[in-house]
Amino acid sequence: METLEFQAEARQLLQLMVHSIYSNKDIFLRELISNASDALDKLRLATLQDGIEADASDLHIELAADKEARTLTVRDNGIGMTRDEVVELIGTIAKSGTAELLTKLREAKESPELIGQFGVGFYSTFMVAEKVTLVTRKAGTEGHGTRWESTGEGTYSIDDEPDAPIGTTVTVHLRPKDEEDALYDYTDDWKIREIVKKYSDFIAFPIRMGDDTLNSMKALWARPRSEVSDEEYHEFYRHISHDWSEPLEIINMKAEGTFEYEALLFLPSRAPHDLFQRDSRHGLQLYVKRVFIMDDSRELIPDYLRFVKGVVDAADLSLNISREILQQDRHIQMIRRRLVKKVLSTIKDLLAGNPEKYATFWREFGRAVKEGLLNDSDNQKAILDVATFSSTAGTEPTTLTAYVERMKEGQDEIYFLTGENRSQVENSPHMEAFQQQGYEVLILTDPVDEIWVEAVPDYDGKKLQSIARGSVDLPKDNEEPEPEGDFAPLLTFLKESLTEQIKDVRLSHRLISSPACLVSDTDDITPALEKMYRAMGQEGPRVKRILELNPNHPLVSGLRTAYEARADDPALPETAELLYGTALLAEGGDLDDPARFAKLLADRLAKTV
Ligand SMILES: Nc1ncnc2c1ncn2[C@@H]1O[C@H](COP(=O)(O)OP(=O)(O)OP(=O)(O)O)[C@@H](O)[C@H]1O
Repeated sequence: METLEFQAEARQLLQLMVHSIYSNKDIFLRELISNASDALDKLRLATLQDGIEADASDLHIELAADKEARTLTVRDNGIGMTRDEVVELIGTIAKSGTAELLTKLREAKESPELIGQFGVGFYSTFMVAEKVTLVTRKAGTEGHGTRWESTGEGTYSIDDEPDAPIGTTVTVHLRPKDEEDALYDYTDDWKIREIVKKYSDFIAFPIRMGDDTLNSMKALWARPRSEVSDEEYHEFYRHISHDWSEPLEIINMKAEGTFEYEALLFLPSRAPHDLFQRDSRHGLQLYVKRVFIMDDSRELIPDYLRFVKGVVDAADLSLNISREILQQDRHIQMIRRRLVKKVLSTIKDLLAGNPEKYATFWREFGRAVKEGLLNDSDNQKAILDVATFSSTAGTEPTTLTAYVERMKEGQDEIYFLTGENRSQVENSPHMEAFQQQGYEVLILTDPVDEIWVEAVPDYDGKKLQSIARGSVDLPKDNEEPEPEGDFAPLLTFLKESLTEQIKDVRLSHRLISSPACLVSDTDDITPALEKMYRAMGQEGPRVKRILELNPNHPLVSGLRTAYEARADDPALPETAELLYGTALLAEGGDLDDPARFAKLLADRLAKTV
């Protein structure tokens, strides 16, 4: 026998379980049944696909309570685990982001939503157990099985078990019952039935106790929606998503005819912590005629809808279908197209009929959905239809349709400005003339916004136009632009003086109160995008922008006079630098050499006091 230590993170999680931070302890049984069900799915699949020799004729889960010994046993004749697997799967927590979540959990104390994100799974038994024994033997292997035992206090023992049958038996040595602490008598027949009925009724394998089968085994997606309670849907959602919170929306689909399938999809109400991590688990469960085929099937749903959970049960696929074949399968591609359309139309319905739910959805997942604008050109319009954006028109986000309706007479472009946050964008000098003349500007502050705006030319025939790019001609701008002539020498001087920083200098139509701003040339990439590329390791040439001047600002007109009077004054290039730096700061940009800027400014201020 060997005694081993739990990995540090596992130990912390166990601590939380032993000291029972969660009030609903009944769920430990659900977790054990869920694991058993997964193990049965895996065994069936192994015999189908890998030709593993094992008896899959009576796959089931058995519950047995012993009142004398105060134990509850959950046994499955599923795939089982090797000794190494036990050490790896039960002794550690492999999931990414766990450490971070644990910290949050400890800070938040009682927070079922956070625990739900974990999938605490097997460890939840320690909420009710003094000791847990797990005996397992892997299907298709020779030799003995493995016996694992722990009180959940830092270490576990592991040993060979010669007589273990194929599958896994978990024996929970129960703590004394303490109903005040919601610790019930889990050897009680009635209590066990209640928990199974409540949480595990849809499990596809029989859950037996003595001669009785406790669950109905009805595949939820195959039942008419009117016959399924919300509670049942929610349990099923928990089973497949490991998310504790209730789903935001449930989507049923059924296609009949040449290619039949049923789907049950869920829009979660909260983004998982790893929504933007590359290695996050996602995809739908694939069944073929009620037989579980695989988890996390990414072929069924595009990445930008990776938060969608659910099941697809296709009638006409081979049970042997592999991931490689899935990728090319025409039927799968067709299902995927339909699922995408259905999800987008569901979001559209929320937008129209349930603004509150929509707002939750968009807050949690909008950033992911917008990725679709880049790589799902077929649905670009549909995505734009359901997207909402912050805008200068008010505090509530707006759809593009509503924006277009509000467009002023003569306006034929949709104006937007990207940036890091609302106040930075709102206060950017680029906004001035638009604000003053009452043109609405969309405020785009998600990183993905910088990218998709490059890929989407227009909406409803209206061009999407960054107000920090190219030259602007505001429609009602009938004021004569300042005659460039008077400023020409100054513009030439500034262009030469700031040649390292900018590609051109011109007079501006967009400034009211600021002296200057920086704009990108029509076909150049924006600084934010340039920064992103660099962060991804793609070094490119520095893209210079255009400095636009407000001819009505005293600094600019004063500079003109000064330049006319004393073109050789060494203070002039410094003023030029300060002017450029100020424009950069005003839009929230980063100075190349902040120390130099600060010194120039301080010297200049010193002369004024
Ligand atoms: N009855 C079982 N038979 C075979 N393997 C099991 C069994 N129970 C657990 N395991 C293995 O141990 C792993 C860890 O189980 P645990 O319940 O802690 O997490 P999980 O099931 O992966 O995640 P979640 O709890 O979120 O479903 C499982 O993924 C599975 O590989």
